[in-house]
Amino acid sequence: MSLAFTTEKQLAISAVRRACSLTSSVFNKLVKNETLTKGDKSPVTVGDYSAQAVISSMLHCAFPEDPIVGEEDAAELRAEAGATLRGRIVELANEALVRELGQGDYAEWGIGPGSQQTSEQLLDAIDRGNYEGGRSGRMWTIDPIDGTKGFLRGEQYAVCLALLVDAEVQVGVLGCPNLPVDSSKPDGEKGCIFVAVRGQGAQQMKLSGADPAPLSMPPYSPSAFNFLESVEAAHSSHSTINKISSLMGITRPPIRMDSQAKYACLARGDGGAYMRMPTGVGYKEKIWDHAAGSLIIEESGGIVSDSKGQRLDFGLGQTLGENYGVIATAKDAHAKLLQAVQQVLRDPSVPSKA
Ligand SMILES: Nc1ncnc2c1ncn2[C@@H]1O[C@H](COP(=O)(O)OS(=O)(=O)O)[C@@H](OP(=O)(O)O)[C@H]1O
Ligand SMILES: [Mg+2]
Ligand SMILES: [Mg+2]
Ligand SMILES: [Mg+2]
Repeated sequence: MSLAFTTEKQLAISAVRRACSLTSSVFNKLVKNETLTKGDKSPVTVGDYSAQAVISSMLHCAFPEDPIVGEEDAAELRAEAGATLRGRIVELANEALVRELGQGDYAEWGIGPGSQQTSEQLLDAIDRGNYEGGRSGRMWTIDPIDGTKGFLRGEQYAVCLALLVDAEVQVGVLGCPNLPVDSSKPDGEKGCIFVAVRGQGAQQMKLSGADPAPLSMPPYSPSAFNFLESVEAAHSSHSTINKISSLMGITRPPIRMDSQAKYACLARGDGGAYMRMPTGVGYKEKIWDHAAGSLIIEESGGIVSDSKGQRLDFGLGQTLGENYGVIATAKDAHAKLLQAVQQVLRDPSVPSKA
């Protein structure tokens, strides 16, 4: 039986939308115009902290008992040296919180005119993301800016929020402010939100919430098949993925894109598979980098697994533990892809673990 999660879904969309307006304004004010002076903290840090503050304070108003596993914590901001950074974050977070209520927004979530928070309240909101995670109960996970490198380049990044219940992702929302609404019009309107609720399907809508449309992955088509992979070779082995591609006889080049926007693109049929292969440097994947995206894939008719074919385990804490490598693709392509992945990983020179 699937639960409705109506309020959770609406709140998650509303929080991600406010965080997206914040990160876009950080980019426009601080990155594009290079107004940050030398010695300032990087704009991505300002964006990360303030976006987590906004999402976390909205979650707290609506569901005060729910713990949060967030990527960021406020320790550095509380220190004396963090004063300038703190000031910027408080200003940006409050700007996003006090914006007029739109469709699907509720003042009870601590938003709209008059919802300013003090510096202390916002630091506490960031630190409420300190929950260590685990197997049982409800918890939210936030990646306020996923694909930090992409954000700085003005390319793809995602604001990511998911609700887990007993280690299963139940609600997932990705905000992708730089992603074209229609992939066949790369220079057209940009800014999308992707939403999934387990058992209820997945949808894409514009950042404004307009034009919601169901997502459904197209079936496997060998001639159209290609991979979506990280831009950063340090995050996922390009050479391993290249070997898998050759073995499968894939002729189309991979699409390199930062962040969980890759999952969103796959869900709407832009690309054949999400691929992430270990680089052998001892890194364990974080739950906030995969929770929302994996549900969006599953609810669009796809399968997500690690490189051994196991489901991703969100119940082990902040990391995915022994899930090394991630592959996501349409149901009818998964077995074929997994076979190729395992064949390549049998080569002792290819890293199969972090
Ligand atoms: N060594 C290593 N291996 C695997 N993954 C790592 C590694 N280091 C970082 N990260 C995480 O990668 C997140 C960025 O997502 P992607 O790798 O998909 O995109 S990209 O490489 O930035 O293009 C990135 O998320 P953000 O920090 O939110 O940007 C990291 O959590
Ligand atoms: Mg991330
Ligand atoms: Mg991040
Ligand atoms: Mg990071």
